[in-house]
Amino acid sequence: MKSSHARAGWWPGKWRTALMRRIDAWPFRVQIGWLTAVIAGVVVLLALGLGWWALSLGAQRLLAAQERLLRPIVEAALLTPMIERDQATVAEVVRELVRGESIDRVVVLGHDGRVWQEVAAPASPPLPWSSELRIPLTQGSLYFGEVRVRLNAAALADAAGYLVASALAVLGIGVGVAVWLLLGWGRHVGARLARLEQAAQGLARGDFSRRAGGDDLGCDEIGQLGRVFDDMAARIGRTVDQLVVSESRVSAILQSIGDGLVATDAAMRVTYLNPIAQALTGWTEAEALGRPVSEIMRIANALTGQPVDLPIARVLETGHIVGLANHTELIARDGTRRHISDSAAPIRDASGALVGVVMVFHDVSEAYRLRTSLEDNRTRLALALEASGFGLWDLQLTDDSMLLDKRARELLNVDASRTAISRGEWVERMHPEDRMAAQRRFSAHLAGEVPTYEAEFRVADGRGGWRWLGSRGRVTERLADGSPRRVTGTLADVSDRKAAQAQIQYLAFYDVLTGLPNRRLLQDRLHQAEALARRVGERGALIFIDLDRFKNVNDSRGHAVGDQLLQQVAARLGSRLRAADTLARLGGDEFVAIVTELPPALPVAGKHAHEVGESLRQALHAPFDIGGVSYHITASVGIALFPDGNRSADELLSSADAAMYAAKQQGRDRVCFFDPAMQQAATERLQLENDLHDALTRGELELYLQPQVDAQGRTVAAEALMRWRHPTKGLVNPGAFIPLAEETGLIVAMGDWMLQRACAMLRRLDDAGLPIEISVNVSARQLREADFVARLQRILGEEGVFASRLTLEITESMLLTDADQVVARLYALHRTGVKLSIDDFGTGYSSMTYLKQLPLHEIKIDRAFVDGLPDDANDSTITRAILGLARDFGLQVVAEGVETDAQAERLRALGCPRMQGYLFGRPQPAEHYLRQWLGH
Ligand SMILES: Nc1nc2c(ncn2[C@@H]2O[C@H](COP(=O)(O)O[C@H]3[C@@H](O)[C@H](n4cnc5c(=O)[nH]c(N)nc54)O[C@@H]3COP(=O)(O)O)[C@@H](O)[C@H]2O)c(=O)[nH]1
Repeated sequence: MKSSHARAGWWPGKWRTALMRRIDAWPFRVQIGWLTAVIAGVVVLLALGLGWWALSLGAQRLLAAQERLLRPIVEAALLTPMIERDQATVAEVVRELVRGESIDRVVVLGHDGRVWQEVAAPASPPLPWSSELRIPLTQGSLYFGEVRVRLNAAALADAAGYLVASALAVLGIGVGVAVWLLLGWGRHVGARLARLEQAAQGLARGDFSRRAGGDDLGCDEIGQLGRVFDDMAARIGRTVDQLVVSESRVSAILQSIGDGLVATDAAMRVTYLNPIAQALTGWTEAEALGRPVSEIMRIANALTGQPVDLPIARVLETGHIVGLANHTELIARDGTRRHISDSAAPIRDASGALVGVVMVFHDVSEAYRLRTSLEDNRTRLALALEASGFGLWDLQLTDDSMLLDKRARELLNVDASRTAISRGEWVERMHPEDRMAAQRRFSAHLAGEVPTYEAEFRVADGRGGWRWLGSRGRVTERLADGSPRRVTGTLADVSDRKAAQAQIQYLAFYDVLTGLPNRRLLQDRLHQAEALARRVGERGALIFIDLDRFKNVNDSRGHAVGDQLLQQVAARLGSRLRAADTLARLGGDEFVAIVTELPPALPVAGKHAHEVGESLRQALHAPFDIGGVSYHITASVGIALFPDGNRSADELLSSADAAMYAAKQQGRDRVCFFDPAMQQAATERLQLENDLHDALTRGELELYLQPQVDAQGRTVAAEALMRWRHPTKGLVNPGAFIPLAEETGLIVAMGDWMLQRACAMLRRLDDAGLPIEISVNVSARQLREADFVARLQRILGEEGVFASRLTLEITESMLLTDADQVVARLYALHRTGVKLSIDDFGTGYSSMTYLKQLPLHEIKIDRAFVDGLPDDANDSTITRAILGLARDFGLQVVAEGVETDAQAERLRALGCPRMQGYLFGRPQPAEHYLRQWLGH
């Protein structure tokens, strides 16, 4: 401002003095008046000065002209008198000279310097312009004296006087007119300037409607200034209006924005605090205004809790925008801490000078919490990723570069110093056999056909082998047109899983014991072989091999021996087949061979198939050596040829099975071909199995009893026997379904049913006062049930029956498998109070041993020994021996299968205390005997 004022003043720079400044302060009219007076004075003085100078110059020239004129005259007039020393003439001449107006005085000096004559003009006033003319009077070299004449310019002075007087008169009139004009102009200018000033003052006071009235101020500079001023005022008015609108808008924004806003001046004192800032700091704007901002905005590092400086000081220092550091907390007036984020920016005036700082911030506590939690999660994820052994890859499709993390580099066997490989190298590293599939899956994902890229492939493990890697990925970035730009994914070593899968697959399709294909694989191969034979017009044979009495080996020698036998059998059978044929183990002692490429003619194909079947059968004839013990085994072989009409693979298998069954029925160790009758029988067996599943739930099982009598023929006990009243077949004997029930496990539920019904019958007998005991057959499968004893006790308890009234019949063969477990279970049963009976005694292997070891109550002499009585001496001897043995061990004895009086008589004679057989009563429905015993 100072400089602009200086430029506008009259007295620039150093010449400006206090007086000048004072003059500057005078009103324009006064300045004009003074200016006019000074100019007029200067003009008059200059005019006078010039006139005086002109007169002086004229006077000098006049005097010089007089001297030139006078000198010869004086010489001529006075030289002679002087030579003649004629003083009178000299005096006369001198007087004549003085008589002239322009000579004030004449002095004549003799040659000795004495004054001869001196005459002065009377009372002549000294004039400003005069000169003394000295004229020597000489003739040749002779000096006669000197004349001194004092000249003046009186004539000129008079003329000059008139001239000055008239000039002054003209000048005075001119100056007066000029002063009058100047003052008038000054008033005119002053009035217009006053209007300008008033308008400017109005403007300064904020009256933006004030105008100088430029059009009325004329066309000169003041008029132009007025118009410029009016334009400017109008523009300022508009600008101010806009500013007001803008300010109110800004104010509204600042009041309503979600961010806190603090403004300070250059001294870092608060000049503004918006409502959010008030809420966040706890200060009202009125309280905060003028205070140091550091008092209002206290911030600290969230991690250390230590106070930190506001960025405002740095903004003032640098003039740049400064962001808040991360982890910044705002400490409100009441001590509440909130995470804030944002920045401080400089405020500048129109000239660009820094006049303050505005700091905008917002509460990011929630975002901070989320970010912290996100970082935690990311850390956890990284840890989990590390723990999981997953590697990460990130593929930029724009340049096909693939970033790899440390684990991914390890898995791909990439040098640790490299962080990225190309996509081509990634593919190159895959096993050649896996590349195409992996690439296809990748392309499918990029094309959007599958949501995720998933592939498994092998890569070199760096030790000469291959490791299986599983990779999953997904497009994580797309270009504007939606095409994939980036794919991110994981890598994992799935070698173990692959090995496990291979193992599972092996287990799924191969028999673990023999290494042969299992039923599933057999079916698949059979399906293929059948289809192929059909296509090429050949025949094939399905050969079913079932070992005869293998169960006996298993039961008598244990599973370990049985397993070894099966392995050797598998090896022998395999050795008799071609590589193109398949040998499978269905389970247990069942093997199946698929023989292919047989001639199309049925008889010829049959002959070939029979030869193979025979070869297989005979392969087993040589004894097997297991642990130094020789074992002999035979096999029943069934053959079905294919293709056979539309018979499926399953049907072919059941055909071969039926043929094998026929071989069994024909005496075992033989080869049989399938025929439809066999198939019928096999189908029926299958149907029976299905029906048996429903027998219990449909209430088709029935309790039959067969009495046991003492030596006097009195019924003392009865054997409970199961019957199945089949809906279409009628009554089915146990021999037809018990083995099936044992195979399928249904015997467990059926056995429980039998025990429950037998106990219920005992209850009724008790209620009727009939002391008849009941024995129930228990199968090996039932006995192996871990909770069998508990279940039996529960049934006894539910029916309220004394355990001692119940006898459980077990077979010798049960004792040969899992003997320890069975013995323990029998003791547990014994402890419940039930009695234990050995069925079919004498047909087993180690009768003597268990008679000593087991808590037995009774033995039943097998029907096979009773059959031959009374004539067969061996049977008599055996029966007598068994009876003697039982007596020695204190065991009850029941002879079963007694059909004739002779048998009964003989048994009585041998001392058999109890008998059972058709002679005393066939198995009948329990109700039949109950009625009989009750005498109804
Ligand atoms: N686990 C279970 N097994 C049971 C159950 N019910 C029966 N069975 C088993 O079935 C086998 C056959 O029983 P069944 O056809 O009832 O034959 C019994 C009698 O009918 C038959 N018998 C009896 N007396 C004579 C006779 O004078 N001559 C002759 N030919 N047969 C006769 O013997 C069978 C009873 O024998 P046993 O059990 O050895 O005392 C049967 O052997 C049981 O194994 C059951 O509920 N559970």
